[in-house]
Amino acid sequence: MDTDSIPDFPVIVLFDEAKASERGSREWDTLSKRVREAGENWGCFEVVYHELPAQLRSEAFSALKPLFELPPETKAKNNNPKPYHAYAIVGPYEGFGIEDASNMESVQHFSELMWLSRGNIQFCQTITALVKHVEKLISILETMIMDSYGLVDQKFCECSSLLRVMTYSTQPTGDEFPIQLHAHTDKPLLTILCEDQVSGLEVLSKEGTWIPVSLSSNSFFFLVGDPLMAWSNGRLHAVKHRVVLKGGKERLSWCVFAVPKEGETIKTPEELVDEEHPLVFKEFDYNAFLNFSMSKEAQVIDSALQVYAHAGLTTLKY
Ligand SMILES: O=C(O)CCC(=O)C(=O)O
Ligand SMILES: [Fe+2]
Repeated sequence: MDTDSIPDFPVIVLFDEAKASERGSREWDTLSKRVREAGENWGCFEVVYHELPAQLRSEAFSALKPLFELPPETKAKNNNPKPYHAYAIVGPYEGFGIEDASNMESVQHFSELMWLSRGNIQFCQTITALVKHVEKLISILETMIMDSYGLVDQKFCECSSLLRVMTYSTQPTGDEFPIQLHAHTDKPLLTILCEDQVSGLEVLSKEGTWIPVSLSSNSFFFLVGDPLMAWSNGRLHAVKHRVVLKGGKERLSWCVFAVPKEGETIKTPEELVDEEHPLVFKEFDYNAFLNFSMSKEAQVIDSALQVYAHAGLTTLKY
């Protein structure tokens, strides 16, 4: 396919003008509609967000990089029984998980495991500041989605922020570009992703084309996860994505995942159910779904279909 015919995923700028940040203004409503349409048509978009200072963004990458230099036995201390929360090294992929990453105590606990009792106060301050900004961004996007569906002052569910930081190291050999992270849909509610200059993320369009993503120095990437798709009664699209490195350079990226808290259930609001949109999913406990997605039974099901297998009311899509 020639590059001219590759469709572009949406880019949404928050906020170009002050009026757009005023909830209820015409500009806010226009942006909210764009957020919702991007979520429905693509399940992802690039979001330009100047409120998160460029300096903090680069300080965070500088603070996260040294983690990968630590001895293997230290890295292994980032242990956590919850899926996606622990250190993992699988082929070219290496990643750490920091749970509740806007909370100083939680990040301090992580830093004391990595740097012993000295901890690393600079690291803790940078990471919590970063994740607080990302939580603000998530909250704006959540409010916009709610407003555009007419669900004023509702929330998806109570979430905490899991920060995962990742590197991918395989180099291409000849014309072969090995897949570094296999195609999947995200199991948390939603994801904000950021990369340190080296691109490699690809998203699957509804037409079945893999589209490369390349972020600017003040943009982030929003991805709809399976539970958010289920909450929206299938309106928002849980987009498949993968990582393929083509430039021969190591990639460093982080994701802030909004993870529903223990005991939270995913329930479609009745306003999103009508004759044209019959209910697709029963209400389900988030952790039960997460555990299912890690089970042997789920491993043989395509990632995007696991939520249908777990909570779908019809087998139509599954
Ligand atoms: O590193 C990336 O760009 C993608 C990471 C990702 O998709 C994930 O951790 O779920
Ligand atoms: Fe992902």
